[in-house]
Amino acid sequence: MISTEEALERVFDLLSPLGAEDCPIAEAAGRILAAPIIATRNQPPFAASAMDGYAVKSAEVHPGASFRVIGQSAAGAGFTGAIGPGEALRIFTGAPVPEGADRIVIQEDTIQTSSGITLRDTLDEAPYIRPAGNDFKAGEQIEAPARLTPSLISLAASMGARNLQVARRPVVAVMATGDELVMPGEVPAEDQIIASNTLGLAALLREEGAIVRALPIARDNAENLTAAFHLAKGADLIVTTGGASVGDHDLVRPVAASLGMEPAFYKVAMRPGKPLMAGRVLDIPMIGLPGNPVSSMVCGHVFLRPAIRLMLGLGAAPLPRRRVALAAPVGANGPRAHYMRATLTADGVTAATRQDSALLSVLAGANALIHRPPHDPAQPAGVMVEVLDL
Ligand SMILES: Nc1nc2c(c(=O)[nH]1)N[C@H]1C(S)=C(S)[C@@H](COP(=O)(O)OP(=O)(O)OC[C@H]3O[C@@H](n4cnc5c(N)ncnc54)[C@H](O)[C@@H]3O)O[C@H]1N2
Ligand code: MOO
Repeated sequence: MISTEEALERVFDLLSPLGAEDCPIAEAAGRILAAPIIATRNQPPFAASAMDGYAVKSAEVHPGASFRVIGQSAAGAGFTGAIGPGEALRIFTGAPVPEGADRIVIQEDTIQTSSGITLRDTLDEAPYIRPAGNDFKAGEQIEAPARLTPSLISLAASMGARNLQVARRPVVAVMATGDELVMPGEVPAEDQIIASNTLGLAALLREEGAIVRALPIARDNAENLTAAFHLAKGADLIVTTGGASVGDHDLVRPVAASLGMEPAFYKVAMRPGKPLMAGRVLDIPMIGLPGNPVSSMVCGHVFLRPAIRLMLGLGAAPLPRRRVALAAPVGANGPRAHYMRATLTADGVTAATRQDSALLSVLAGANALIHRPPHDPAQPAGVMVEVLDL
């Protein structure tokens, strides 16, 4: 059995970045930026008022000073000309500051008179002018690759971007296997259960930016599994769940082998997820996840998320881990790395009492996985451990 780290490296070796495509900015949220965005203009493009008030010369500002108001500058309707001594310009937030002015007095600090304004006794000190290019200057860049968050979309729009180069989204064919499975919505017979793995994995894959092609449930016979594999043609990645272990009905490996699978590995020293496999089938990278529902989701986090990120051009890296103190002790670990379902609070991280890989209710209540190295001895509360956020 190989280590989780080695298995992830071998998964990375099966994959490559998929390249870029054009995308209108209005549809680019959540996509991965594939080429830098270069600002076509300064923002703001002119010195702009930060408040509603009056533009004046700062040297003339003192309590009780009076100014003639010679016009106004509004956002989208600036003032052409300059202000002279003793003059003020009515100005609004976002409007260009006229030549000759270097301070905005907010309107709350003024009294209107018949010919203009008089300043009150207490004056706000700030100049309230945003210099041209204060936010960014023409030529400044948003670097690629980057996931286009709402804030980055806003910044890109402000920089003048209209069409963006984004990474092509990987198409992932997801296949559940097993005679016991029915689709959600179908009525299971007494010896059947509802297929949950594919929906959970689809949600995880879509969250990372993949396009999911859900294949029909493949039954535990070679004909049916073979047909399901052929339905995956054209996909960038095949993900199977179940049928990975050593039972008489675990046929994913033999069927993949009959289709000429080039194996990358089978079995990983991890818990849950031991019967994990990967390779290339029908010339498509394939990851075969174990059927136990928690095993398939944990492998989804540990292997599929980084795999999708690599294909999106985000590089080959395991999920980020951080060090957090144990809020309660944990027992000694066995020979496989253990990804323990856990709850992270301000007090630290607590492993769930039940770690059976069939317990979706425990996984759903967890917000983190504690990563225990193989043979890690029992640890008391307070010891720092590695945690993956879910
Ligand atoms: N003799 C041994 N038995 C098992 C071993 C072993 O090393 N020797 N490994 C165990 C481990 S660890 C795991 S994990 C499981 C994985 O088995 P499979 O990948 O072959 O999965 P199945 O047998 O098909 O299913 C296991 C379990 O999960 C349920 N399942 C399957 N698919 C779905 C789905 N899409 N949605 C919801 N639930 C699903 C299935 O009904 C079974 O209950 O093998 C152990 N056995
Ligand atoms: O190691 Mo298997 O993946 O749950 O329970």
